Amino acid sequence: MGVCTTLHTAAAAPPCHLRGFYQHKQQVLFYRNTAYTPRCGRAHSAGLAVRCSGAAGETVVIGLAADSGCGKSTFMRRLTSVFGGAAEPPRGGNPDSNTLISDTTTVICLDDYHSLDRTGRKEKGVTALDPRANDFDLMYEQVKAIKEGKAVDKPIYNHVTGLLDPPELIKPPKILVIEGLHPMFDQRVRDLLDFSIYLDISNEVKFAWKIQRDMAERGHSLESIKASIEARKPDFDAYIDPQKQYADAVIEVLPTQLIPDDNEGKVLRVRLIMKEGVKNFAPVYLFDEGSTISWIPCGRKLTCSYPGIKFTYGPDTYYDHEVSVLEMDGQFDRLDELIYVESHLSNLSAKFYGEVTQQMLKHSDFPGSNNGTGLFQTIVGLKIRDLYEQIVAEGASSPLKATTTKA
Ligand SMILES: Nc1ncnc2c1ncn2[C@@H]1O[C@H](COP(=O)(O)OP(=O)(O)OP(=O)(O)O)[C@@H](O)[C@H]1O
Ligand SMILES: O=C(CO)[C@H](O)[C@H](O)COP(=O)(O)O
Repeated sequence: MGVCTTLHTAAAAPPCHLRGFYQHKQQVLFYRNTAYTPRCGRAHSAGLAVRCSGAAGETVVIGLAADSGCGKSTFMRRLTSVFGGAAEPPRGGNPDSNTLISDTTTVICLDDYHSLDRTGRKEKGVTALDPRANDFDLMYEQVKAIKEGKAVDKPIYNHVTGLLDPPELIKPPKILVIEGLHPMFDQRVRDLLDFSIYLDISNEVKFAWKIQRDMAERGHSLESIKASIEARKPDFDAYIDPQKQYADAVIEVLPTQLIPDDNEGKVLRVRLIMKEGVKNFAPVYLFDEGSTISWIPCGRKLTCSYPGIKFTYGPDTYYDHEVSVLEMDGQFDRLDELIYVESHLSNLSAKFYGEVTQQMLKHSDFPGSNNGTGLFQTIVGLKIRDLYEQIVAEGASSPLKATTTKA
């Protein structure tokens, strides 16, 4: 474990429209043996700093991209549960904060980097998906600073009011997850990611989920949901969807192929697309690594009602990358029987036999727990834990490489 003792001095703070919000924080904090003076916005990263490459002081950064309402929060709940702790908003902070903190992870929502508030977007005629409505320079600088072990004052986008609220202090966690619309859009931010995931929800399924949430739970009309999806689609296609080519793992959610012409959208075909050759990430496989497999597990050991369950596995290419794809079509009747499926999967990075099943049972009330969305989100959670542990082990076994950097 490396210890970094060099003093970090922040440069003179530039004039800042947010200065008033910072005055109550004008104190010197000591964080990871680094003296740090909070100041306006980007001034945090100015000055001399010591960066401890590969040492335990470095935050592992994970990117999770998806459109709104596509299961990011659910995935985050599964991920933090794998690390054992419950995630909560920052204590005593803004009640409308989008951040979730647990012992190991801090999840920040990239909506906080909207540079235009709701009125601003309306006036300029741009959606939140448009890069012009987002501050990628600040996103890059702050994610970089956190990765280097420095705290930042991150803005907050308030989804209740549609306004930009005063910022909140984010201290470097062991694992930082940046989730939202654009974690892989800007190459500088992308290069900071140790692992990236894209939740690729097909239009039909997205529509069904939106109806379920926004109509049943939020009282929106069918027409307004349709209109909102249609209005976002051009920018979604232009700026969000292309990010999936950069993801190390993609969870693709499609209508089932087990029911001819299904238009209910309840039974799902889910594909876990895993890039080959990613450092610290060994794709999961079914039966035999690299083979092409089709498996219907229903029968004596797995109860299946109509339309049944079908798994497929095999090598493929995805945006010119070699990938392994594990697919599950259908849904489980009895989650406790999932152990039968789990016992046929390898490279799961579980700590003990049955851990996937245990996690799935623990969160059986989360959306997608009876199908491939919950199963593959859980597996990716285990893979992220494993990746994190490998990075920490690398840091612990290699000599401390301290480099003085102009941040
Ligand atoms: N795997 C799933 N199976 C079925 N429905 C799901 C699944 N995941 C999410 N949903 C539906 O989508 C809704 C949104 O899920 P969630 O809050 O996790 O998404 P989100 O991407 O974080 O949304 P937002 O960005 O709008 O906050 C849920 O309330 C649920 O109705
Ligand atoms: O795509 C979104 C990401 O969650 C939101 O629509 C975006 O953040 C704008 O927020 P709001 O709809 O509250 O104005």
